[in-house]
Amino acid sequence: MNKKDLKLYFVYGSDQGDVERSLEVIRQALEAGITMFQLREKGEGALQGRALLDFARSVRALTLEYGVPFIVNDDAALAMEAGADGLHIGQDDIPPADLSAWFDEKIVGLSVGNAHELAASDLQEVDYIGTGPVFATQSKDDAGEAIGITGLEWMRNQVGPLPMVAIGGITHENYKACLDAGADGAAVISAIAGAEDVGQAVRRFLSL
Ligand SMILES: Cc1ncc(COP(=O)(O)OP(=O)(O)O)c(N)n1
Ligand SMILES: Cc1ncsc1CCOP(=O)(O)O
Ligand SMILES: [Mg+2]
Repeated sequence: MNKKDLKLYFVYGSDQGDVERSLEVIRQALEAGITMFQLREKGEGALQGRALLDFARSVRALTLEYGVPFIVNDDAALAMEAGADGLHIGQDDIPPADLSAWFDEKIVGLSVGNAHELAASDLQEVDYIGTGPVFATQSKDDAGEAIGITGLEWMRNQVGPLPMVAIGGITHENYKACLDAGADGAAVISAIAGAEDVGQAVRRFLSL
């Protein structure tokens, strides 16, 4: 993968199952220039089964239209069925080494937030790491303690040139500090999805 793809990585789901609204949000974010997209279908109202696959395929079509890599969170089978460009997994998800051969040519991202998780991770198997939560977040109940900018800097020193994206509480105010700390970009949910004008929120990140 190209580490430039991590510059502004939008992470989003179907927003309480409202597929039409969600596709519109994703289109606006793509139009404004997000560099990577992750489908993260979690929480109340999450789509299941056929409805989830249809949604993922619609997202696949949209991301192809804009030439932006499409990553599925957690669900390897969904990533394959939707023809995604890759999969993001956490420490409690399927281990990267257990993924099927289909993923050999795909992008595999792993959450690595601290020294303990780093020690437990085989980084040979992954294309990038998602590091955080850098700051407090409302978007993940079990995100754990924020590592701050110093935690991000520490991780950069540990992993050398491996592509690394900052995640958790990233806003327009702290995005630049994450880049300065060595992140190749930021993965963002609420500062984009919760914005009144999604396109403007994306463009503002990209101007920083
Ligand atoms: C880019 C990126 N980084 C980290 C995560 C978090 O993954 P995980 O720890 O598995 O938690 P869930 O997102 O599955 O709740 C991510 N999704 N994306
Ligand atoms: C999925 C995830 N993993 C660590 S923090 C987080 C949530 C990030 O969301 P937000 O950008 O709204 O803080
Ligand atoms: Mg996960």
